[in-house]
Amino acid sequence: MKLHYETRYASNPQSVKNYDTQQLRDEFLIENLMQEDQLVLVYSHYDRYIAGSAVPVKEAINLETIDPLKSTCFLDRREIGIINIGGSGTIEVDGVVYILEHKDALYIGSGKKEVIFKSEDKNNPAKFYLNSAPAHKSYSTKKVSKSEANKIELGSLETANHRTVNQMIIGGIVDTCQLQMGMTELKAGSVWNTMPAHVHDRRMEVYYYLDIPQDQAVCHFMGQPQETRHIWMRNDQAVISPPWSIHSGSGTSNYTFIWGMAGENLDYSDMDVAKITELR
Ligand SMILES: O=C(O)C(=O)C[C@H](O)C(=O)CO
Ligand SMILES: [Zn+2]
Repeated sequence: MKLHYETRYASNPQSVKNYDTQQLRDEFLIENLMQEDQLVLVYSHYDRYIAGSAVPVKEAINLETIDPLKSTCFLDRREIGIINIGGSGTIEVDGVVYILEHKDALYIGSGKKEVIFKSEDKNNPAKFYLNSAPAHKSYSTKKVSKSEANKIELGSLETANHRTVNQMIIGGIVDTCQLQMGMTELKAGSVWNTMPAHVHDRRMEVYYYLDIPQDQAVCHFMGQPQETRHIWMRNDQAVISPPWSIHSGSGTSNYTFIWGMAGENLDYSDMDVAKITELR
């Protein structure tokens, strides 16, 4: 099993105004997720959030700790949320096995020692997308299937933003310290996510785009509402959204994305919405 990790430092909005395309991509885009038989982790200094992936094909993958954590086990001071976007797989947490079908989620609280990812069928491997944040308390491990998610219908076909927000790792379903995660699916014919856009200076967020057809792409918008920038994204890529940044996208087809966030509060509805007509 290979382990790849990297660190991303925080940037302030004044500096980001001057970033060219490559620098924006280097700082915020995560392009190397979902590598077979690899644990890929990106440690962001925004709220010390980690986004990553594990795709076990020929062998099982252990959730190994990384040097920046200076901890014996990955979850010594952290909690983690995992959503399987591939075929059926299992996650063994200190000897207890959880089966995750396509689009099921698992929350694991801090203090667990050993987490092992496996696929049921190497010809249709599980693809585990991971998000982790520091945790001050240990909450119970819990599986949440997509059918158990809180579902919120937003937007309309007329404004090309009709979508279902599946809140999965969220208060009321799972107790967490900081982490919130879910999956938003756009209806056929709708291409805009998170429009009207918002910021929440109290939480950072990461979007991971999936179900984008091979020859299509999503233009992800970031930046302060009156100073926006864009990053073109392909399937299986993620993007870090600083707390001061909008996070919204428009695709050349419909698609799905997993959002995950952490920070000052666990209040999903705490958003400062930007008026569409005032975006620049
Ligand atoms: O489509 C949407 O709108 C979302 O999914 C919004 C995210 O959940 C979000 O940005 C939460 O802060
Ligand atoms: Zn948000």
